[in-house]
Amino acid sequence: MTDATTTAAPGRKSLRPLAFLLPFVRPYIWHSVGAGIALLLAAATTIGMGRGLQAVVDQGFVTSNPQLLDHALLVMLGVILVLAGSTYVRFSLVSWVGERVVADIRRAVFDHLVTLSPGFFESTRTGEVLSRLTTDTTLLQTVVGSTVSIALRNTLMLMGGLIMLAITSAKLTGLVLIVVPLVVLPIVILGRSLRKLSKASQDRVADVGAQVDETLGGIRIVQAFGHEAIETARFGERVEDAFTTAVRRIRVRALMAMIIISLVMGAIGVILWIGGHDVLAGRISAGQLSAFIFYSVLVAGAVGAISEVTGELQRAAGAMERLVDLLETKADIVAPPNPVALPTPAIGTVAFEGVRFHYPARPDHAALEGLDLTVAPGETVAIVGPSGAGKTTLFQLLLRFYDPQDGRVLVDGVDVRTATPADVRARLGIVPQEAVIFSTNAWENIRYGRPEATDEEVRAAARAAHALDFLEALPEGLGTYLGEKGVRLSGGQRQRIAIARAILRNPKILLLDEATSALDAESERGVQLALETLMKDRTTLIIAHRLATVLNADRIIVLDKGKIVASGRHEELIRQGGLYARLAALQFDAAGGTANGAPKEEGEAAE
Ligand SMILES: Nc1ncnc2c1ncn2[C@@H]1O[C@H](COP(=O)(O)OP(=O)(O)OP(=O)(O)O)[C@@H](O)[C@H]1O
Repeated sequence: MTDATTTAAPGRKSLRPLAFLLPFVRPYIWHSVGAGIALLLAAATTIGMGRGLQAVVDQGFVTSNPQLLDHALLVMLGVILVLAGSTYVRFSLVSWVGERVVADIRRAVFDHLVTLSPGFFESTRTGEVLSRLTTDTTLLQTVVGSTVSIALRNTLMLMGGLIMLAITSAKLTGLVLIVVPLVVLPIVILGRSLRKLSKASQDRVADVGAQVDETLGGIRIVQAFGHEAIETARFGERVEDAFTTAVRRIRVRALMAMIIISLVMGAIGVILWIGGHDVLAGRISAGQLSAFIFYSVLVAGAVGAISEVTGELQRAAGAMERLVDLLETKADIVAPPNPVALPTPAIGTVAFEGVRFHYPARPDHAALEGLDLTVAPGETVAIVGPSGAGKTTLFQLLLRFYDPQDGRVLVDGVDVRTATPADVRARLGIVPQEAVIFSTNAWENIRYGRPEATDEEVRAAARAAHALDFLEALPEGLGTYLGEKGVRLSGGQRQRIAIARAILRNPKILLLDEATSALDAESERGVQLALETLMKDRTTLIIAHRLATVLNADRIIVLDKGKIVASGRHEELIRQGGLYARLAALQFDAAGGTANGAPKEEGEAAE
C-alpha cells in the first residue's frame, strides 16, 4: 500500500514515516487485499468506458445504427453496476481498516504513555500529548481510510489512462507527455513548503489545546485571581496564531490547485485543437478523438486528485513521525533483565543508603544529598522540614519514579533498581497531600486500591476510613458520580476516599503526605481517625504537618536542603532547639498543644 502511494506522490523521502503504518495494517491484510481487488475492478471498468465511448461514436453515430446504441446502454448499465458494487466494497473495507488502524495506534500510544516515568511528563506538555492522540491519529485515519485509496485509484487511472491514450493516438499522447512534467514540477516545489506549513499549523493547534487544558484545569485559580481577561487574551492570541498559520498553508494550497488546473486545462485545449484538425483531415476518427478526450480528462483528474492528496499524505507523514517519536520514547524506569524477587511475606523495611539525587530538570541542584535512613518494620517515622527540603522527593524515590545518581534505596532489603517496579510499588501505599479522585463514582475510586475487591470489601474500607457515612448520604450512595477530579467533594472527603483506597490496598509500607489545608474540626477528626486505622501494623513514613502526628510518631526526622539534620522524639528535639524547635513553633501549635493538632499556618488550598 505504502509503496504505491510513495511512487504516486512527489517528495518520496518525506512520506517515509508512513511506512510505520505497515505493522498496524498487517493484521488486516485480507481487508486490504479485498479493497485492492475492488479498486482494480473499478479502475478497469472506468478505463474500459473510454473504449465503449469510442465504439458508440464511431459505429453508432457515424453509421447511424440505433441497435448499437441499445446495446451500448445495456453494457453501460452492467458497467455501472460493477462500478457501484466495487466502490461500495472498497469504501467500506478501506474505511473499516482506517478506523481499526487508528484505534490500534491510539491504544498502542496510550499503552506506551502510561509506562513512561513522571520525568517524561515534566518535559512534555499534556496538551501536546493529547493532540497527538486525537488530531494526529485522526489525520492518519483519513489517510488510511481514504487518502491512500484515492491516491491508489488515481495512480491506476493515471497509468491506465496514459496507456489508453497511447493506444488511441500516439501523436497526441506525445504532446500530453510533454505537459506532464510541467504539471508535476510545481507540485513538487509547492508540496515542500506545504509540508512545512502543515507542521507549523498543527503545532499551533496543539498550542490551542494546551492552553485550554491549562486554563480549565486551573479554573478556580484563574477566577480567584481575576485572570479571565488575561487568559482570554492569551487564548485569543493562540487561536489567531493558529488561524494565520492555517491561512498561509491555505494560500499555498490554493495556488497549487490554480496552477495545476490552468496547466492541465490549457493543455487539454491545445490538444483538442490539434486533434480537431486531425479529425477534419481524416487522420483519426471522431470516436478516437472522443475516447482521447475522455482519457485526457481521466488523466488530468487523476493528476489533480493526486496533487490534492499529496498535501494530506505529507501531513499524515508528519503526524506519523510524531506518533512514532512518542512510541519510541524509552521509559527511564524499567525492570532489569533478571529482576530480584522481593522477600515474601513482606517485611516492611525501608532504607536509604548514601542517596544523592537531583531531578533531571535541575542537574545543578541536589534535592537529596548523601541521605541515610533506615526504617524498621511497623515503625512510624514523621518527616518534617521546610518547604523544598526534599520530603516529597523521598517518596518519589521509594516509588521509583526516579533513580538516585548515587547510593541505594531499599525496600524489604532489596535495592529497588534490581526489582520489578510493579513489585516494589505493590508493597507501598500512598496517600498524597492532594487526593487524586478520578471522574467516576466512589466504588471505582476506592476499588482503585485493589481492582478485584468485592463490594463488601470496598464498603469495609470506606467504613474504616470514616468515609462510609458521607458517601451513603450522597444521592446515589457509593454509586454517585463524584465529578471531574472529585470537584463535588470537600477536601477532607477526598482525603478519606484516598485513605479508603490505601486501606483496601493493604500495603506493608505506607507513604502519607498530610494535607496542609486546614479542615474543619469534624472533618479533621474523621481524617485523623481514618489515618490511625490505616497506620496500624504498618511501616509508615509520614510528611507531618500536624502536632498530633509528630507526637505519636516513633521517630521524627528533620530534613533540610536534602540532608537529615536531626532525629528523635518531639520533646527531645524541642529541647535541642535548632531547626525543629523553630519549625514546630511556626507550624504546630507547640505551646498550646491543641487536641486536633491543626496547623497554625493557613493552608494553601482554597477549596
Ligand atoms: N520535578 C522536579 N523537577 C525539578 N526539581 C524539582 C522537582 N520536584 C521538586 N524539585 C526540587 O527539589 C527540591 C525538593 O523538593 P521536594 O518536593 O522534595 O520538597 P518538599 O520538602 O516536599 O517541599 P514541600 O513541603 O514544599 O512539598 C526542591 O528544591 C524542589 O524545587
